[in-house]
Parts: sequence; C-alpha cells; structure tokens
Amino acid sequence: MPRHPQNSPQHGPRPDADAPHASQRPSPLTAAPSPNSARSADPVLRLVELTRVHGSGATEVQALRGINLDLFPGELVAVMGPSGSGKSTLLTIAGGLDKPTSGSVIVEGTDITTTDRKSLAALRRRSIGYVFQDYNLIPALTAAENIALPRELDGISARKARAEALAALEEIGLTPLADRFPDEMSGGQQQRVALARALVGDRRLVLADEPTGALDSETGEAVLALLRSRCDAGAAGVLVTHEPRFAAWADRVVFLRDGSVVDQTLRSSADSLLTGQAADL
Ligand SMILES: Nc1ncnc2c1ncn2[C@@H]1O[C@H](COP(=O)(O)OP(=O)(O)OP(=O)(O)O)[C@@H](O)[C@H]1O
Repeated sequence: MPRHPQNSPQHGPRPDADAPHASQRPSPLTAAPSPNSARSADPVLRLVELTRVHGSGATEVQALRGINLDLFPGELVAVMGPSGSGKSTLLTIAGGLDKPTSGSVIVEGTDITTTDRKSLAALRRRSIGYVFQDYNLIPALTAAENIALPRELDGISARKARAEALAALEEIGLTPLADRFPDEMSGGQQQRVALARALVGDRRLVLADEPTGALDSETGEAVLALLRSRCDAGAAGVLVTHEPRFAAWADRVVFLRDGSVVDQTLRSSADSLLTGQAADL
C-alpha cells in the first residue's frame, strides 16, 4: 500500500477540517526521507548547474538559472512555484524532451544532454516515465495498446507487452477498460492509464507535470497514491504541482522562482503551504 500523507507514520495528516493545528503535527514535507530513499545509493537523476534560455534578443527568457538537484531511489520530490518560474522547463529537460542551454542532466549515470538521439530515445523508453497534464494517449490505440506500445518499441514481444499492460491496468483498477479507446474514458481514467504507461517496465524515473490538473480531488489523490507507491518501491519521482495537498505526498518540496531554486522544504514553507497561506504559489 502506498504511504498516504494522512496515515503514514512519516507524513503528517493533510489539512482536513478535523486535523490538528499545523504546529501540533509533524510536517509531511519536512519529515525524514523515506526508508527507500537510500542516500548512499547513486542518484537516479542529477541536475547540475542547469540553465535554459528560451528565445533570443528582445524576446530572450532565462527560464532556468543554475539548477542543481539530486534525486535518489525512493524519493518523490514536488516542484512548486509561481506560473512562469520554470517548472515545466525543468521537467522537460530532465526527461530529455528539451535540451538545456548549459549544464548536465544525468539519468542513471548517463548524461542525456550529450547522448545521440537514438540512445536518448532508448534510454527514455527504458528509464524515464513521463506523465503529461493532458494525458497524451494515442487516440487510435486502446488503453492496453497505449501502455504496451513503449515496451514493444523497446523490443519486448507483443504478447509479453500486452500481459504487462494488463497487469498494469489491474494494478490501477482499470481492467475492464483495457480495450477502450481514450475518447471512451473519463479524464481521470485516461490519466491513470497515462500513469500506468509511464510506470510499466519498471522505469526508475517518473516525471509528472501536473498530473492531477484536470482531475477531481478524489481521482487526483488516486493518481498520487500510484506515484507514491512506485517511489516507495524504489523509483524516483518528480511531481510538478500547484496544489499543496498533492505536494504533501512528496518527501521534499523544491520551490522555484524566476528559474532558481529559492527554497527546499523549510518547515515554515511547508507548514504555510499546508495551512493554505502561500497565496502566491
Ligand atoms: N518555448 C518557449 N519559448 C519562449 N519562452 C518560453 C518557452 N517555454 C517557456 N518559456 C518561458 O520560460 C519561462 C518558464 O516557463 P515554464 O513553462 O517552464 O514555467 P512554469 O513554472 O511551468 O509555468 P506554469 O506554472 O504557468 O506552467 C516563462 O517565462 C515562459 O514564458
């Protein structure tokens, strides 16, 4: 079972109406790292002095300014910050979907900023699961086919890939939807299928860009529970979110502003987030 911030010994309760006052409970965001986050292990993801400049001349935007971040097995890190602070830019570069202007992105020991396109594509399929806010399922493929596709591209037999996809659907409670097309599913169902696609094949790095954006709160919690559960099983996850209650599932929260990390899980920040006082986030 995933550790829920409400019932985990390491995570304090969410800010429900009947919850104790923030000062009386441990903050989930400042709690000790997860037992799975083996700090002695090599990081799954390393961002080293990452910068990204979009455009040039008068339209130039410095989206990232020297970001450093290590993410270890078992860790789920939430990235928060105001609109335009660089969250999506950070995630797309970490996932190999965009290149930094300078700096390194090291995924399981490989610098993906210097690998050739073919190797990068293979590494992304093998090691990186990416969850988009708008699901990005292929409309012409069923749920099971969407999940199986990256595995088949990776050389797994169609039969094995389908078996894995069905197992993934069972894990997320969507077995009856295996043969449905995306337009025959609700937004929440599509997002869970997208998450299953990101997780299938034991990818060690899961990057999720506001995966709960279009979902009701109950479905959003279910998606977060899945992500948390995969991190508890040893993956490393990055979650971009505007929602403090979803960030409460994370081991650490990184706050971005104007392309720089301005804060990381300070108790005061975490508590004010959980009590809804961070008005500018
Ligand atoms: N392709 C692009 N071309 C030019 N500027 C860009 C591009 N992508 C992002 N930017 C700019 O880079 C900065 C960071 O954008 P980014 O989308 O990473 O922020 P964000 O924190 O994810 O914002 P939001 O919360 O609104 O999604 C912003 O000023 C944005 O306008």
